[in-house]
Order: sequence, then structure tokens, then C-alpha cells
Amino acid sequence: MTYSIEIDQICKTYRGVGYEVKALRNVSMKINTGEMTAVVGTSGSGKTTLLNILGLIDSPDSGTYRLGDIDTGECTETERAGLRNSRLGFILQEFALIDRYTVEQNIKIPLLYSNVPKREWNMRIDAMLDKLGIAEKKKRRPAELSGGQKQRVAIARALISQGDVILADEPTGALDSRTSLEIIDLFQRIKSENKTIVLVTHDHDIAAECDRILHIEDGRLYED
Ligand SMILES: Nc1ncnc2c1ncn2[C@@H]1O[C@H](COP(=O)(O)OP(=O)(O)OP(=O)(O)O)[C@@H](O)[C@H]1O
Repeated sequence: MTYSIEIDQICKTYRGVGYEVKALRNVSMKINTGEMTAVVGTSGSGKTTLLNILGLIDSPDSGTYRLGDIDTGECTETERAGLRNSRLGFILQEFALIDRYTVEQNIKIPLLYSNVPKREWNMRIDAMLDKLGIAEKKKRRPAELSGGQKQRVAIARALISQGDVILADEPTGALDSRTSLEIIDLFQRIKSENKTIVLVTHDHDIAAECDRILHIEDGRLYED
């Protein structure tokens, strides 16, 4: 059986002059394709560190991480960048949109680093805008959008390269509770297209909408 994500005995320690922080301690988990998993934990417990490792932004000190059938520890930096662009979609804290770009330009960014032929870009962007219900905002800039609309743009940007694993850091953190639930509904729709979603959240109501809840405490992972 191949899991979408399989990590085994991952450790990560941050070291500097006079300090050492064990951010992840022997973390193991398997996530199936099409599962929506919440990672919850208090501030400083290791959630972002885990997400950065899953996103191939950072590497563990020890342990293995398989993305589908690929052992990422065996990959070169170029191969990791290739996986980031083709397999993964990121939704970062506070949307992380570029203010001076329009909605369309923001969504286009991952395509610049992908293998998607240029002639397909406009069609893909329009289809994605339609799907997320923000087609009329195409030429607007982030400052002209509501929080929920900004988050939809961030989700569109994460989905545009058609990666199969979506990693989201506090995707509802900046939204009121009604808009948060709308965004979670959207995730559930995305999930039904066989995407694997891992989201970090402080919000237990949001976590409760996921298929699984993983808790991190002081760098250790527990499942409900
Ligand atoms: N670059 C770094 N250098 C040193 N220590 C770090 C670094 N990044 C994170 N840490 C430490 O590692 C631990 C885990 O941090 P991490 O950002 O993963 O937590 P988190 O659960 O995402 O927290 P929050 O919910 O506040 O974002 C914390 O103690 C943090 O201070």
C-alpha cells in the first residue's frame, strides 16, 4: 500500500549559540490519499516545522519522508524543487498574497515554475477562478477583497499546478467563524477530487471537520 505521505521517526532540532530546541521528536505518521488531516497543538509545539518538512522547505535531521512512492531523503535539491512545484500546493498564514499583483497575477505565480504549457495558463486560471467563485475579482488587487475572498485566491494559487498534496498553515486563522466554515467546505470539495490535505490549525472546531486530528505537544505527535 502506498500512502500519500509517510513519515517515519522524524527528528528536527534547531541549534544556535547557547540554545538547542527539539522541535520534532521521533514523529511518525501515514496519511492516505484523499484524507483531510488537521494538525493541532499549542504555540511552539512544532506544527510549522512539520509542515515545512512535509513541504520540502526544510529537511529533518533524521528519519524518512516518503511522498507517494518517492523517498524524499534520496532526492537532490533540484528534484525536491521539482516535487514542490508539481506535487505540492501551499496555503500560507495570512494568505501571503502579493499586494501589488492582481488576483490573476497572484494565481499565475506557481505556473511560472511548473511544466504547464503557457498556452494553457489563461484557461486554467479562468477555470480555477470560476470553481472558487471569484471570477469577477480577476483584475482586483488583494486590498480590494474580503478575507474569505483573499483566502479563496490563496487556495486557487495552491491548486493551480494540480499538485495532489495541499499543505495549509492556519488557513482560517484570519477569518471569522462563518467564513472559516465556508473555507472548510471548500476544502471538503477539493478533497473529494482525491487531494490529500494537511492543515495546521489552532481552532478545534475547524479540526473537528477533518477526517483525522493529529496533536503535537512539545515535538511529539499523538493521534486522537
Ligand atoms: N529557525 C528556528 N531557529 C530556532 N528555533 C526555532 C526555529 N523555528 C522554530 N523554532 C523553535 O522550534 C519550536 C517549534 O516551532 P514551530 O514554529 O514549529 O511551532 P508552531 O507549533 O508552528 O508554533 P506557532 O503555532 O506559534 O506557529 C519552537 O520552540 C520554536 O521557538
